[in-house]
Amino acid sequence: MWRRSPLSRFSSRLSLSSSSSFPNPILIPWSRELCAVNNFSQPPLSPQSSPKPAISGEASSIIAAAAGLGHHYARCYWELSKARLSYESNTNFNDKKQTNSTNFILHVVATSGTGYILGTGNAAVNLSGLCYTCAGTMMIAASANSLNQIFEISNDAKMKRTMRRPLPSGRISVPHAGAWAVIAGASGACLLATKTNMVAAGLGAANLVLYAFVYTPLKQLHPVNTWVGAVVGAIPPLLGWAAASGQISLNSMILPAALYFWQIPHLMALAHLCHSDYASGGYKMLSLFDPTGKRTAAVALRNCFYMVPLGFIAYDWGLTSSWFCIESTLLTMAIAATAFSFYRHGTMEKARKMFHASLLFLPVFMSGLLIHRVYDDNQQPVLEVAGLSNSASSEVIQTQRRKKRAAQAPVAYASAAPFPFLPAPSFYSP
Ligand SMILES: CC(C)=CCC/C(C)=C/CC/C(C)=C/COP(=O)(O)OP(=O)(O)O
Repeated sequence: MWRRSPLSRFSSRLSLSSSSSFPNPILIPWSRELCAVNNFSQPPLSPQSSPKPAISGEASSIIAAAAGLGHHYARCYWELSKARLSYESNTNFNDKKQTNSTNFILHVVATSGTGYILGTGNAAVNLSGLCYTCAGTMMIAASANSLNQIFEISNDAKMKRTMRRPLPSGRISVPHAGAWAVIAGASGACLLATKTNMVAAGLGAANLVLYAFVYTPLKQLHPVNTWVGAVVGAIPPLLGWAAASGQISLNSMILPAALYFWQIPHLMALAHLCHSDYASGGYKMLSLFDPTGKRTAAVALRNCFYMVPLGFIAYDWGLTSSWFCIESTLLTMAIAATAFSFYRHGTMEKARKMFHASLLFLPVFMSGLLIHRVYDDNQQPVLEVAGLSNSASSEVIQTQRRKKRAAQAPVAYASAAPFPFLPAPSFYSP
């Protein structure tokens, strides 16, 4: 078996098809990469197909081969971008393997889009701005993920979860993957710089560097990598906010903070479920130094609790209505319960439950933020006349809330004390 590029195979197929109507695919030198192309373009080569005039047979071969090539590389780019993040682990039942996956890049884009909408403040969401932000984030994240896979070929080849990725399986060459990463990253950064602003583009570029050049090597050096990875995952909503408002304010930190804390139980569960795989890959995850899972679960549980105040902060800082406090508190208590159960029992089953809870947590949390975000149509003209920016609007709401609360009798706080997420009752009429 020797390796040739799909393009050379493409040309060899052309020469074969011009000499014979039914080239025998076995004569073509295959590599794994080429097999993928051939599988896709097999039908036109089948000896069962009816004989056609030479010229049309040639044309259909060219089209089929080009389509096969396009499909093959589109799939490689898709996988290099980590469009799907999957883990495989033993279930407790009959030692069967179970594969779970999540649409990773869509998750990154969703967090950035949510950040954009929140950063829009009181103004109507600029749909083209939102699309540019999502597209730019997606391209930079695709580039970061491709670079991560280029740097981890030998590690990925040793792990069941990752050995079928395009680089370790030999479906794409390193220079080709590198070119894809450079083009995707540069296009994404240019898109953000030209269509949104330099703050967003700078955050995207800095995050790419943090992920590919700091987090990726750190995975093989020290368990602290998980915390650095959590920072990487927290940046996209900040990028989205900056793309919408042109700045980073304290308010813009709420969703990134949630993402940071959320990633710890998410990544801890993944590291525990795949600990033997991570060990074979040569990665230094906390779970490898914690066979009982107690420390891993404790870290996850602690970070779930850190998320509890976020709903109240979002309300207090004028980002959402008080409903979000209730939802966010219930949600964080639910994920904390799965972390506590993992802490108590330390089983794979409980770790998997925590992982699934973490998958559910984020979309529900972000939907809650969007549904209950404070959006006051009447306030907009006032803000515009006053020359205030969109992100300044939530600061105005926050100041108004503080003034209102300061005018309330102390008893109002006492009555609300057991339920800090509920707004304090008012004892005066304006
Ligand atoms: C805008 C921009 C640059 C966004 C980047 C978003 C991004 C790539 C977040 C990654 C978060 C993270 C630590 C994932 C795990 O990677 P891993 O390397 O541990 O996963 P693996 O084991 O599956 O390779």
